[in-house]
Amino acid sequence: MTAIADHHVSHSFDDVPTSHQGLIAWIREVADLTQPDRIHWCDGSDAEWTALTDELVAAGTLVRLDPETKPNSFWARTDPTDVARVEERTFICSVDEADAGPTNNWRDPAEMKAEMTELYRGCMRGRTMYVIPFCMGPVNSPNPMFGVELTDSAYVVASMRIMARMGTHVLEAMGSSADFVPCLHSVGAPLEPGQQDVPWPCNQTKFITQFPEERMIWSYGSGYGGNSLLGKKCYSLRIASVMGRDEGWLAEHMLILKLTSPLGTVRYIAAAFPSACGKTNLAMLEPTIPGWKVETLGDDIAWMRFGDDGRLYALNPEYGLFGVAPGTGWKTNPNAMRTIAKGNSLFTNVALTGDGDIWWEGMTKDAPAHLTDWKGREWTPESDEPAAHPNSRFCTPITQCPIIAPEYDDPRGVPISAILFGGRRATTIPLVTEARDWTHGVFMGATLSSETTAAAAGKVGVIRRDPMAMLPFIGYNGGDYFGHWISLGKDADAEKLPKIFYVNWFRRDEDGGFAWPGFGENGRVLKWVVERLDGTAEATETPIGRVPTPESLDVDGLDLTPQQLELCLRVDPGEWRAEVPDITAWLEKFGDKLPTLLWAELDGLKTRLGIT
Ligand SMILES: Nc1nc2c(ncn2[C@@H]2O[C@H](COP(=O)(O)OP(=O)(O)OP(=O)(O)O)[C@@H](O)[C@H]2O)c(=O)[nH]1
Ligand SMILES: O=C([O-])CC(=O)C(=O)O
Ligand SMILES: [Mn+2]
Repeated sequence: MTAIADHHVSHSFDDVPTSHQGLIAWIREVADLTQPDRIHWCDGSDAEWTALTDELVAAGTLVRLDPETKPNSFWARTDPTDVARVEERTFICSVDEADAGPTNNWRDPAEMKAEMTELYRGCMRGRTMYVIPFCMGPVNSPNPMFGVELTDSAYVVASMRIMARMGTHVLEAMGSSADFVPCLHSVGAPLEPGQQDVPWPCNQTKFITQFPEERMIWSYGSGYGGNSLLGKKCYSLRIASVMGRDEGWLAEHMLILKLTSPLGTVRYIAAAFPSACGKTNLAMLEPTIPGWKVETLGDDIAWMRFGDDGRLYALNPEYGLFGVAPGTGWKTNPNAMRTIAKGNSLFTNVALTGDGDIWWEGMTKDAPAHLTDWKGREWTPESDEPAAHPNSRFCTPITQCPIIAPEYDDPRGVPISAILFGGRRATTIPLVTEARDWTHGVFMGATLSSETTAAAAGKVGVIRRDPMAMLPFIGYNGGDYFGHWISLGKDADAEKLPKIFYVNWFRRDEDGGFAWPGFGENGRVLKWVVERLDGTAEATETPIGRVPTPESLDVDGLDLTPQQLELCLRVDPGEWRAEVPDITAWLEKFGDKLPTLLWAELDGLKTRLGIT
């Protein structure tokens, strides 16, 4: 360790832009440990963005795109091993192992800190440590949710500037004593004096670690968004879910949208689908049915608490969109295309065109004749591999979304009328099912299943239970989490609770294609949902809940045969009976922590399916 001592840099804290002694002490401690060459306090200004992106272009991390088509926007390629969230390397370090529960990896907090402290020792040598003061949700909230991320990655700073409210105004709002979530991030790639940097520094050893009791996050070794933009999954879901448990609210992996009917009735809907299962697309939906309008409030995270009027209010804590690129095109998600066309965006692991624009699978019907692929290689339509990584992402300001709802910035949030749970299932799960009541809806959420996607490292297409689409994000014991959902419902006025629905856009027909056209046509399902709220649409009682009658779903003008519609809505008792053993095994994992009401729901389902 003598090399580190030799290069020890002592940083002055005489002239810092805050009087927050707790913050200063923590930064001093981290700087002493990690040994950066410089400390930069981020102000969030345009000038800072320009300087950082210029620097990243010079370093080869970013390529500036054509200012005509993508102004102030950049193309980034990661190390090919650093492309997604790493669930195997994600830990909930609660004091008591039982508090991490069966859905999380657990390590003793003291042991984890000791191990990571050795990784962090000297890890920022040769680099700048950036101080990013940020706020999840509006800064003018009565209870602003501050965080400070320390990182040695300029790419992270640029991304955080898009994804969260950050900079001097946040630091000022923190004053000298505000609570904040300390978020420490390093790519884990110190530079020896004179050593040439690589375009995407990272480390093969990765840790994404949450300390729930201390409300603290330590991340090491990865620069990929879900692992490194610590305000997002780590804070707004894993840590915030623990805050919600303790304080009586919910932090959920949900989009928030505003739906206006042809008569002008406004409804707010939240929806939880697992990663890469359609949240961004639904949040920005352009309905094909006349007179219906969708506006966007959020595409990934919702914080929900009960208002004084007894209704459940949802707020999007983020400020940007970190969307799956492949599949996004003018046909599927025109509003996302319009959002990125305004520029000011980062594109990671997509392909680059010859004229300095970006491309990915699904953007246009035909691929360009020549591209540079996400690995930096020449690509033609004859190439064997996709040009863009399946988990390539666009990172763009939500304020650029042309259908942003004006109330997106209201710290009170919006009152939710319906919650949708959904997954990616080729069979079994109908297009939409209404829960009988809150507890039944919690059962639907708790037993949600989906095929794995490229959003996380590992095998794609494997069916797994993903409760409330929160499997990788519940920061505590999943059984307690289900109990929390149940108890919030019990304490509420049943009339004012959102109604719960279960949707599946991904059922396949016998040819292997999607049975339901999806995207803009999903507005038809939203219409049925609000007509159920109004009590005007018909439904069929089935063993799993209430499913539209074929006549009640508006399929006007849709090229769908009665047989195809029947498949979309089908509840096949045989398929469901085959599902029950897996649901049972899943619920058993939670042992005594599982609310007995969920066992009662399973018993009811079995009875209705004729299982004795
Ligand atoms: N077939 C079909 N595909 C869809 C539909 N909605 C979205 N997709 C595709 O599913 C993929 C993921 O969609 P997103 O909307 O980005 O998913 P997300 O839930 O926001 O994902 P994360 O950002 O990872 O949390 C994209 O390739 C979409 O094109 C749909 O209704 N039908
Ligand atoms: O966190 C990420 O990397 C992107 C995301 O929204 C998800 O995976 O759900
Ligand atoms: Mn997500």
